Amino acid sequence: MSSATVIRKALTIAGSDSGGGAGIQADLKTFQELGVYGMSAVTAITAQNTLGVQAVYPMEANAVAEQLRSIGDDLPPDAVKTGMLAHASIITAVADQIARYKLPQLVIDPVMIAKGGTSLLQREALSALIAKLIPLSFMITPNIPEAEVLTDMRILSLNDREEAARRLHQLGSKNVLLKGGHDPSTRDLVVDMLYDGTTYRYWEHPRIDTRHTHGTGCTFSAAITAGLAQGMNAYDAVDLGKAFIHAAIQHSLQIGAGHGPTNHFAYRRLQ
Ligand SMILES: Nc1ncnc2c1ncn2[C@@H]1O[C@H](COP(=O)(O)OP(=O)(O)O)[C@@H](O)[C@H]1O
Ligand SMILES: Cc1ncc(COP(=O)(O)OP(=O)(O)O)c(N)n1
Repeated sequence: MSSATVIRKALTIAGSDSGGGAGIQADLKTFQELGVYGMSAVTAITAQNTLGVQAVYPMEANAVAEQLRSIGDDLPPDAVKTGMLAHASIITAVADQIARYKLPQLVIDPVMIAKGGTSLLQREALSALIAKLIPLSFMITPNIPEAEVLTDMRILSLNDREEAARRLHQLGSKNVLLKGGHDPSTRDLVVDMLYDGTTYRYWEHPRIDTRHTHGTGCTFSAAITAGLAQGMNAYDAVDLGKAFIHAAIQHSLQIGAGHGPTNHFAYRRLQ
């Protein structure tokens, strides 16, 4: 690598998954695979494996703020993503530091519940997410259940999705990426939608028949963040994210006795 090579840096603000399939572990693996230098601020420690979440230990808000100050003072990122934020106090600390350091290209993956049903965000924290963090974001990437909670509406059709995307855009996120993994109405397809306040764009892929989908949301939003760190626009970053997550699900790893993780090596090996 020549001394003139520009190193792009991405930051994940998220929880630790001891099993390595989701959370900061998934994010850092994805950044690395996409050629971006990865950094992290840990919001919670989870004891977790492919069978579920066994325990959750949120960090103190000040510990999260200190990690962000260390990064902001010395290693300004080119893009930032949030995952599990656990508590309102952590959300407030994250929003304060993002504003203080003017951290760019914020992608919010509004993680609420793990696949096994464990809550990763206190219900009382929703208002802080909506009032303090979403207005700072470049993109928000909810799945359908998360979008329903944030917009207080049921999403049963593609028309509902467009209405939900408009409501999420009104909350202050410049781009809304509504993921379709949980939508039974599209049957053999997964349909994701990006809304930028003007245009709706869709990605349709065959639904892969697998139960090894642990960490899909984290991995997808991390790949989008890596694309933004490299200077891509929203559409191109989502396009990269779709290629990365599709390969990762198609070649998902059958490790552990439950829902195995996606394959973070797959995209680069297929290039
Ligand atoms: N079975 C599947 N086959 C192909 N793509 C999928 C499948 N499940 C999820 N995806 C894709 O993975 C990404 C994450 O989707 P989703 O499951 O909706 O989010 P989350 O993991 O946050 O619940 C989306 O791009 C979605 O289209
Ligand atoms: C520490 C941690 N953060 C986020 C999640 C949720 O990740 P997600 O990508 O939505 O995957 P599943 O939980 O749905 O498998 C998590 N489990 N742990």
